[in-house]
Amino acid sequence: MAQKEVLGTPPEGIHPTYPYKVVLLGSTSVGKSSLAYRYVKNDFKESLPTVGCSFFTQMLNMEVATVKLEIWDTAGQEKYQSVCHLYYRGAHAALLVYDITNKETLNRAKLWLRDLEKEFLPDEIVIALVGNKVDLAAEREVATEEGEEFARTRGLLFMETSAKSNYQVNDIFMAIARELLQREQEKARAPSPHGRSTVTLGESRVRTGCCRL
Ligand SMILES: Nc1nc2c(ncn2[C@@H]2O[C@H](COP(=O)(O)OP(=O)(O)OP(=O)(O)O)[C@@H](O)[C@H]2O)c(=O)[nH]1
Repeated sequence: MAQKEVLGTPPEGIHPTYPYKVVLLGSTSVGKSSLAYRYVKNDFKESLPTVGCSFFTQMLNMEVATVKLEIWDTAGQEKYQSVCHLYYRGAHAALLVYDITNKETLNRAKLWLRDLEKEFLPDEIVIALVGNKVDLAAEREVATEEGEEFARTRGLLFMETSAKSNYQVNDIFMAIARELLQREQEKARAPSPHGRSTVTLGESRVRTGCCRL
């Protein structure tokens, strides 16, 4: 899992650990739990129903630091959403997951993005759009280019994945970890409250949600 990073060399003997809260958001059955399970346990189960929220931890030994990803998996069912919006408070990164065989789930991911944009300023959170179930190519309803283009216009990381066939699952979490570390380094170099961000969520916004955890 560990990969060499080229983010600069920390002072000798210092290898900090950065804990980051990562939330999985998306409609029911898009494969949020399966992605977390594949990533953390390197396994796939046909049935992993989520009731409320669950939680996984994964450590990543990068060259300049250890990254501890605390992965929060929220149930996509509408009935849980009034509760689960609490779970993305204080998040450092979010995976907006849709199912490439179900166009409606991409529309729903766009609504989650709108919620995140109300809750976070652009440089406060790393957001990745994730099109899951690419192993079901024959049933595809969302073209790769459509997800890619939406992500590009909104400044999101983008990847298509398959939890089932283990396609790009490590890669998307690694891309998030790298982006989080890079921002950490940028903050250290330029300690302005809103330093340069490589992810742009749109125009500058005032956070309208209530207090953060
Ligand atoms: N073919 C295929 N099926 C998948 C993939 N990922 C998940 N599934 C299946 O899709 C269904 C839903 O997966 P879950 O991981 O439970 O989805 P979820 O988004 O966590 O669902 P909720 O907990 O209801 O929000 C299950 O039957 C999984 O086996 C994938 O990459 N490919």
